[in-house]
Amino acid sequence: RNGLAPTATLQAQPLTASSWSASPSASWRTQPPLIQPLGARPPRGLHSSHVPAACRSDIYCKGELLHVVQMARIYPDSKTFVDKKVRESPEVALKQFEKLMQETGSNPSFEQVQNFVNQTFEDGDELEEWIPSDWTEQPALLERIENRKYREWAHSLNKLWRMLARKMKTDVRDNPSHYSLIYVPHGFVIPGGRFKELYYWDSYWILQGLLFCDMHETAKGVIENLMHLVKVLGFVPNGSRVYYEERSQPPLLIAMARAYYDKTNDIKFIEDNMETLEKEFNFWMNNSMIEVEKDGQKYNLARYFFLSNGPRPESYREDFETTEHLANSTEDRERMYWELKSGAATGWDFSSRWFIDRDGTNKGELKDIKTTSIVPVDLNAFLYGAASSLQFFMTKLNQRNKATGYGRIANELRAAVQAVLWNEEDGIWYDYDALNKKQREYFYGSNLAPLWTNCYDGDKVAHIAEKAVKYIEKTGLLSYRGGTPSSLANTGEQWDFPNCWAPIQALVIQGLDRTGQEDAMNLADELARRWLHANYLGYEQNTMMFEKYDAVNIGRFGGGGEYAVQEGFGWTNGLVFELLAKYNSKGGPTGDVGGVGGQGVGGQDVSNSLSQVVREVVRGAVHGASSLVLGDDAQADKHNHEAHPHHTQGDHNRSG
Ligand SMILES: OC[C@H]1O[C@H](O[C@H]2O[C@H](CO)[C@@H](O)[C@H](O)[C@H]2O)[C@H](O)[C@@H](O)[C@@H]1O
Repeated sequence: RNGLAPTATLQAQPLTASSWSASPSASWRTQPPLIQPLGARPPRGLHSSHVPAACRSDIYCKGELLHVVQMARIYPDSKTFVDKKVRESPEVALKQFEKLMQETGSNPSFEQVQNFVNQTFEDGDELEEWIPSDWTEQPALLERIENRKYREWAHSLNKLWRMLARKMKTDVRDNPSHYSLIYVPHGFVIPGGRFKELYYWDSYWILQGLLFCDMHETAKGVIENLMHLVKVLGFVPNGSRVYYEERSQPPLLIAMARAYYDKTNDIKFIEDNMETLEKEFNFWMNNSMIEVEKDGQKYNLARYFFLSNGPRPESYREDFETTEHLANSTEDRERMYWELKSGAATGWDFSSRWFIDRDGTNKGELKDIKTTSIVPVDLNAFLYGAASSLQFFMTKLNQRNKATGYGRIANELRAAVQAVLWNEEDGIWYDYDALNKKQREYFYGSNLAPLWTNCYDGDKVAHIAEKAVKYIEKTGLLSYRGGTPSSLANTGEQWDFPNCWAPIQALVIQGLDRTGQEDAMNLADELARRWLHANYLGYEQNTMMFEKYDAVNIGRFGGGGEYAVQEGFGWTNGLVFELLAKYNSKGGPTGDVGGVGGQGVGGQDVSNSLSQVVREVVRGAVHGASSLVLGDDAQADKHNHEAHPHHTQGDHNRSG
């Protein structure tokens, strides 16, 4: 489905690693994983004619109508147009467009395009108001929250589920070509703002929030929707819109099934859906693996590899302009679109994480995007987690051979992550640049993802946890009291400094906590309090929850990127419930919690709640955002366009 399956040339590479062919699923034998040679970029011989458009729709994904409307920029946000419904039919819309082009000599004015859109399209009414039947005013968790302010806040957030819950009208199922929405049968929770459809990896944290608010049926429906998409498309797309259907997002469906099972013990649900869960896992094994050689040994690791032609329809103008310098070469331009789409699939759209400049560094700009050449730590940790959960489910279901097979895959992935991505000197995992054959020694929150899925040798947990705590210390992360920033590179991209996102906080906080080591757990405790405090402050001041926050200005929303910051917000709210469930008995705001840049976490001195080691780490950092400790010189050298200690509002195009 990602544009590779029909391309025989790309399926030709045989398997080399023994265990992949000994995989438990029959489909793997018929569909060998796509192993790219080291170097990783889509092979030069691969022509754009082998690759599909973002989808088949001549309205929403490709063609002149989309080009003319999006380049006219009649809406500030490119996504607005592709979310509209065609009034009569796609055929009528295309005829009207042809007429417009004939009448204007193919050069319509802004007003003419605007009139055409207003006459031919309308705002979709495809989503029904929906109050989940299992929503309750008083989820049990809320009463366990000791701090009054946090308890009241949690009550408000619980009400937000009703604002963000949606169900599709059956007309979307009956007349799919009139909509860009892809029909799903159950109700779901949207992220919020411009994101009025379901999203793949957002759903993981939304689901956790629903489970913690006792909404088990709604949570089950969320998983069923994603599995419905796997049945229809072969994998979970980025989101439930046709323009997302040639790319996915971080693979967390199996993690969602596991979270649901852990809460409900509903093994029947798992058994009934095992085939679909395996299908999703196989999709990644078949389409994302590359071979990486290290110290004479070959390893199979995954990267995001989603090829489809043309700009992202929902960011058409932006992508078209990013690739303007390649206007003389259709092939090079398409290749950059592949990199941009693969970048969107990472969930980190966009970030210096995917930039490889001429010197092989993460400096540069969006034009330097080379996503398909980077082996990401988090993707491989997620796939390890998926293989481990499939092993767990197969064991529960008494499917011993399959359990053994998935166990073997998990072990291979873990060994590959350790061999290729682990850096003993820095004590952390780094993304790998397959183009320059080296680790990318930069801080990204995703560097800690293996802690979140236990993707390391359990015997070494004490060593790894100690290293992780030290890594956080020497990287200077404790300077940022508004949350752990995505990166230390201040590029203006939304997944870079100073923005903090809920999923990254989850990987770091829960990853540290899951090691079970005291210092790491204390640090997790501290970071959890900071994040809750920042979210709380933001809510107190704006009565809103945001998709991203500012690491430096506690509680302020983030900025940068290609669209304005959104409020809602599904995964932010979901993680708040997860953290409140674990860290509910202590802390929370007391009295006046202070404003942006105000007093320490929970209205108390940060250091009060920390163990000796963490206390020392923090002591160097809590002097405030104006005296940041960025770690040792060597570290600073690595981040030569890193976070600026005197970051100001003007650094990013934010408005609040
Ligand atoms: O329209 C631009 C991009 O928007 C989405 O990405 C961002 O929002 C998603 C929903 O919260 C989130 O999953 C993603 O991590 C964010 O970067 C969309 O997913 C992209 O594909 C799209 O190009």
